[in-house]
Formats: sequence, structure tokens, C-alpha cells
Amino acid sequence: MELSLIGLQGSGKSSLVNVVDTGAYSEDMTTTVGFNMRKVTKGNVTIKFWDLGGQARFRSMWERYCRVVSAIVYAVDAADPDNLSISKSELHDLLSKSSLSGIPLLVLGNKIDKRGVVSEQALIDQMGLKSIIDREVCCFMISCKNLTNIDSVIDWLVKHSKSNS
Ligand SMILES: Nc1nc2c(ncn2[C@@H]2O[C@H](COP(=O)(O)OP(=O)(O)OP(=O)(O)O)[C@@H](O)[C@H]2O)c(=O)[nH]1
Ligand SMILES: [Mg+2]
Repeated sequence: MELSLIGLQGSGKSSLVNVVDTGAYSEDMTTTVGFNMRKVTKGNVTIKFWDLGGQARFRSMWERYCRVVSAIVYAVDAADPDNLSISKSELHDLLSKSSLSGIPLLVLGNKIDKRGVVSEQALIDQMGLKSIIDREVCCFMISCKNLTNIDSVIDWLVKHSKSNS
């Protein structure tokens, strides 16, 4: 299956691929320029991750990398409330593209190991997730650093690879 990883810069997309692949968190990640592709095998499922750059100059290419995927994973820095409104508008812009209609969405509130994290309910509210009604939407609060809920993420991905490929 193919997946795309979207979200603002610094939300933890590359950290997530790393943790899902190797089970280990590394502090010294560098910002993704353009995109990276990484294939990860979990059990008998091979997942091709399109890990996209989150900086503003790369956001216009998100849609192109989402067209063929079985699911879109959208990472949010849950410890940075100031970023939620821009994160919300970028998400809703992306989902408004007709080429992406119906593709399941997994929203991840990352960095819950930090202080000042928003609650899952607040994240759902502030990201406007309840208004997304044209597809399946799921939300988990995670920490790549402490490996919190990474197993739930992997279960969700594996489940969606079976039903969609
Ligand atoms: N405390 C904490 N820091 C994290 C966590 N996940 C990622 N980070 C840190 O957040 C920073 C950005 O992580 P990246 O994985 O590079 O973020 P990205 O979304 O790939 O960013 P771009 O490639 O620029 O779009 C890095 O310094 C990570 O170490 C987490 O769960 N907890
Ligand atoms: Mg990155």
C-alpha cells in the first residue's frame, strides 16, 4: 500500500516514519526538502511512505502525492497550539481537492510527551475534524519520542492496507 504523510514543518512526519520502521526515536532529524520515499514492512504488509516536506514552499505538491494513496496521515504538533489554525486550514484546503475525495484520513496529534499539549477533544475541535464527512477520519494522540500509541498507528495502517489494496 502507499501512504502519504502530510502536516506542517516540525510536526514529526519524518520522525514517525523512522519510529514505525526502526522502533527507535532520533532527536537529530533535519527538515525534509521536497519529499522522501521509504518502504517499511510490517508483518506481511509493505507500506510505501511518501514523507513530504511541510514547509510552506512544498505544500502545493501535497495533493500530487496524495492522489494514489490508500490513506492520508496528517501530523499535527499537539504541543504548539499556535500552529493549529494554519494546520487546520492547510488540511481542509487539501481535502477540498476532488482528486482526493473518499481517501481515509488519520490525524495524529504528536509530541504528547511535551508540556502544554492540547487534549484529543480540543484537537478534534480546533482541526475541524467533525466537519469532514466525505471519508473515514480517525485521530490518535501520539509521541514519537516516547513511542506512545505508535502500535495503534501501525494497526490502523495495516488494517487499511488490507481493505484497500
Ligand atoms: N518532544 C518531541 N519531539 C518530537 C516528537 N516527534 C518529533 N519531534 C521533534 O520535532 C522536530 C521535527 O521533527 P521532524 O520529524 O523532522 O518533523 P517533520 O514533520 O518531518 O518536518 P518537515 O520535514 O520540516 O516537514 C525534530 O526536532 C524532532 O526531534 C515527539 O514525539 N516529541
Ligand atoms: Mg520531514
